[in-house]
Amino acid sequence: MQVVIHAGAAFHVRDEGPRDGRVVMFANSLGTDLRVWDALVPLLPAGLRLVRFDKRGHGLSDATPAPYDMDTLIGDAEAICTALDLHDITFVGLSIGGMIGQGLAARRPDLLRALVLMDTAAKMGSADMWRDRITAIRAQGIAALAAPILERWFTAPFRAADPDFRLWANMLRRTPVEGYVGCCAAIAGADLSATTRTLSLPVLALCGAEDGSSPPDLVRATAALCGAAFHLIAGAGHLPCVEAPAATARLICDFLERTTP
Ligand SMILES: O=C(O)CC1=CCC(=O)O1
Repeated sequence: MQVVIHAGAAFHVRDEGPRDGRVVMFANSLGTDLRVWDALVPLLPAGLRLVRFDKRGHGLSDATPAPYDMDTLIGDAEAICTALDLHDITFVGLSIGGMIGQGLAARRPDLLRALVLMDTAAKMGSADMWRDRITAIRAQGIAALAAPILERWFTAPFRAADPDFRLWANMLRRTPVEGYVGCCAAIAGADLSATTRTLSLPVLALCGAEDGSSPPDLVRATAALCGAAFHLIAGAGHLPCVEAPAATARLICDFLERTTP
């Protein structure tokens, strides 16, 4: 466990693997923390430096008062790169983590070698939809609204039969409200289309075939914007790294190989 302090906030970071290994950095989604990558990480090749972090308001990182904006979340990721002296990064971003990745790639092209966009888009949902969600969460709490969110996160068989489902539901319900609505506000205000279409680094876009939050057509459209290869992952919803880690890892391993100089 490692801590990075940036602009008065403490960020929980996990930095594993050899310091001189190729850097792969992961950014998690709304309502999840860095454990969302637990099943995927052991399936990646040995010798990588694997950096994960809890974004603002999630996991063990500080939940500063909402609202947040996307520039702030991108700045947090950039500060972690600086603190750990990371370069030549392959950034893997899930959902809002993928928005952070798109923003970081545009802001600091010198830092990133390649980008994996997982179940994400340049713009996700409408500002009204996110504002309604913020109002509902503030009024009723996350637990009261968790069921439809979990239906979009996971396929029906996983929700019905996988014992891990209960733990992921707990993770969502225990997300600090400030962190959750803070990130909803950041998504509401973000449209990265103008900068994502200018990206020139290699990009891989992946999407769970049954993603109800960022449906395949939305992810495919962002992939087209930045010339990314697009792959559907069968048997997965919004979190393919949880539901289909082997298939997800295979696609990422192949991309890592193809982006090795
Ligand atoms: O909660 C959801 O609907 C899923 C989601 C949207 C943005 C994100 O990071 O997760």
